[in-house]
Amino acid sequence: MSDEYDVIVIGAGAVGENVADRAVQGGLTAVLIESELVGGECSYWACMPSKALIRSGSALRAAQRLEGAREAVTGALDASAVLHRRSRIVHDWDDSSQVEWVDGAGISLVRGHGRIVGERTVEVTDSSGTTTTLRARQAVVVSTGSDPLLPDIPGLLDANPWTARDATSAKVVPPSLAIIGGGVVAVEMATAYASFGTTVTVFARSGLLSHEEDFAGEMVADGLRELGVDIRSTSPSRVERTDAGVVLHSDGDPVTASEVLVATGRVPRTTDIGLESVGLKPGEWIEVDDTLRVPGIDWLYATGDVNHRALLTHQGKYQARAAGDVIAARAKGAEVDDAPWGRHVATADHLAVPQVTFSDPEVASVGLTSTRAEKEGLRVRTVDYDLSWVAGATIQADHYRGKARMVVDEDRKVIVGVTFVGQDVSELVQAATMAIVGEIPLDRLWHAVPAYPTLSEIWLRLLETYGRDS
Ligand SMILES: Cc1cc2nc3c(=O)[nH]c(=O)nc-3n(C[C@H](O)[C@H](O)[C@H](O)COP(=O)(O)OP(=O)(O)OC[C@H]3O[C@@H](n4cnc5c(N)ncnc54)[C@H](O)[C@@H]3O)c2cc1C
Ligand SMILES: NC(=O)c1ccc[n+]([C@@H]2O[C@H](COP(=O)([O-])OP(=O)(O)OC[C@H]3O[C@@H](n4cnc5c(N)ncnc54)[C@H](O)[C@@H]3O)[C@@H](O)[C@H]2O)c1
Repeated sequence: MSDEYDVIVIGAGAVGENVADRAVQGGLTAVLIESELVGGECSYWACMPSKALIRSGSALRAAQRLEGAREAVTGALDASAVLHRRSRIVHDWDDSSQVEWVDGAGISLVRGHGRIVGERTVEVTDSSGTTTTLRARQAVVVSTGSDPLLPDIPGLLDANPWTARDATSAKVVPPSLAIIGGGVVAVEMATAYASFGTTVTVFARSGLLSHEEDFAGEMVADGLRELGVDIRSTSPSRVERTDAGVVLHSDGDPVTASEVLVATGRVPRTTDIGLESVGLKPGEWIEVDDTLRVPGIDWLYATGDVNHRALLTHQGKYQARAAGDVIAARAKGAEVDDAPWGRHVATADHLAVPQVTFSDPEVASVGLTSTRAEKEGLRVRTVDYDLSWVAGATIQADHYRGKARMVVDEDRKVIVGVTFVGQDVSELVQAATMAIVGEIPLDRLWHAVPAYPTLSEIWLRLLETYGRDS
């Protein structure tokens, strides 16, 4: 194997794979360096297994919400069958199918830990300790992802806490689970484990889903309480593992649980990748421009979680497409299209990041919340509508509960943010993303007629509530 490539990508998660693929499609050679499983966190310990753990419970509850179907589903969820389905979906943590894809895409793969040792140079150390030095003619791309943040709570580390990896790869369901955190991981894992019959307590000192519109966290909290989850607006001050389980002390009664899951955010995987050799600080997120290039180092790029622009697989893959393409364009001396919304920039990271939280109810949002839009100085009008009033919702579930909010930039008469909360709203968000990215004028949106009776009729109701010039 040659030790010189056009592009070296450190980290073969979903994002790194896409950078390498675009570079190869642009006529360059590329090598991926991977220390664990090709496919990364999302495939094996994050998006895919977490959604598999949640989905069976959501499907069961959806059936229970329909007269007629409810009578047919009288049993409880079979947790071990759900775990089995999860393991099948993650290919039993075997990455051979992804390696096959890498081969087929014409990308080289080197297994081991990659570390930058100088300009365009990366050293790879494999599991036997053997070191190989690789050189990049064009670019080195860091796509090493993120690790869970472990807060400095006395006793926590000694209590052997679960991280998201343990929660998504568990082989047995614990009788009780305490969760520290109120973000997406906490909410989704509380939903999954409560569906299995686990007694779940969530310590969410700033409420749930605080990055979303306020009503989202409130409705999700109601949904979790209906599943039996105890939600506490505090953080544990001390944790200890005893014979009875893990005991979490806070300003309320102590909570004893079989396991404690830490879901308090992420830190960059940059402590041991040689950042100091190029004047960057190890352990920090890597700052990049909109072409995903590190300012001041013309051969170094960072994509995905590690640049902290949006910690989501789809957004990281979007960055990867721009980065792979711009590296190829710069290599050929071709024109770089780096104006906002150009081919070689990740403009949407600032304005239109969609996210779905697979709780019950689901939360699907994109763009700015009303608070964020106001903070950014936009003159906005907020339009709310009760999703249960839409005919499609009446069909979807008996006693449907949901809410939608549209945030309109009054100066441009375009939508800058949308949030949907309710059962099965996840698929609604792409239309909202298109409206924001396309800057579709509200006047034109009136001509995008939603089919009747679907949940999408919410679009018409939001427009009617906003009003139309007569
Ligand atoms: C529980 C959970 C659920 C999630 N669910 C969703 C979801 O539903 N939808 C969504 O969009 N996002 C979700 N996310 C976020 C998503 O997982 C991340 O945004 C995504 O995995 C980031 O991709 P990445 O390629 O940047 O990093 P990673 O997937 O972490 O990949 C980085 C790769 O680099 C490798 N690596 C690291 N350092 C080195 C090194 N020095 N040398 C060689 N290899 C190295 C790692 O082994 C890894 O394979 C979830 C996250 C969690 C924790
Ligand atoms: N469906 C999805 O798209 C999905 C699913 C899971 C994760 N993710 C991504 O993964 C990333 C990580 O998720 P996350 O939930 O770990 O982080 P997060 O940053 O979304 O949430 C962390 C939460 O923990 C709380 N917290 C922090 N310290 C605490 C403490 N000591 N006590 C109590 N609460 C504390 C914070 O207030 C915050 O609510 C997110 O950026 C998310 O976008 C996405």
